[in-house]
Amino acid sequence: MSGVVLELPTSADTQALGERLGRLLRAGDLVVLTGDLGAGKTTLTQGLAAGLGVRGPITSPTFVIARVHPSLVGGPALVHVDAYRLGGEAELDDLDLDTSLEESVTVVEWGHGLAEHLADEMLEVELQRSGSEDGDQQSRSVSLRGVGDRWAQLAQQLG
Ligand SMILES: Nc1ncnc2c1ncn2[C@@H]1O[C@H](COP(=O)(O)OP(=O)(O)OP(=O)(O)O)[C@@H](O)[C@H]1O
Ligand SMILES: [Mg+2]
Repeated sequence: MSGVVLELPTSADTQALGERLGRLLRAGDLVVLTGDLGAGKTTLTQGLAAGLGVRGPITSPTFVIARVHPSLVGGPALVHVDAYRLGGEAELDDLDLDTSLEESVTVVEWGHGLAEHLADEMLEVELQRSGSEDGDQQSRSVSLRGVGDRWAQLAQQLG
């Protein structure tokens, strides 16, 4: 287990971190995104998609729980899951993510407590509001925690 905590003063910083992370990701990677409503999970995923070079747009799914964004650069697709409305592990399993897990990058918003059983190794990203400003101007802090050998250096590389 290895981890790092970063400050993200603006939305652009959340996006930029996502982009840097996206450039490091490869097929088989699982990223679990945690954070309160509006913490910046989708913003980070948008950056990640840009860094990976996949087709957008990345939106907060309304009715669709999982979307596949194919690569525009011959790399892995991004499978973007919003687990907010899922009732539990069984419903997540019904999405058959394991069939795409190996060849794609899988990102699960609201994945904490649900997505951990999908893989032995994963990057856990937790976004939190920080600072004293109000509402949307409030900066965020992000904690990156890698589980497994794959992520041992990576969390540090992003720090
Ligand atoms: N570091 C930051 N500082 C300030 N605002 C930010 C930061 N990162 C993201 N935001 C803003 O927070 C708002 C919510 O972001 P976003 O939709 O990505 O959150 P979310 O966690 O996906 O929300 P939901 O829980 O609804 O899925 C957006 O307006 C976004 O621009
Ligand atoms: Mg979202």
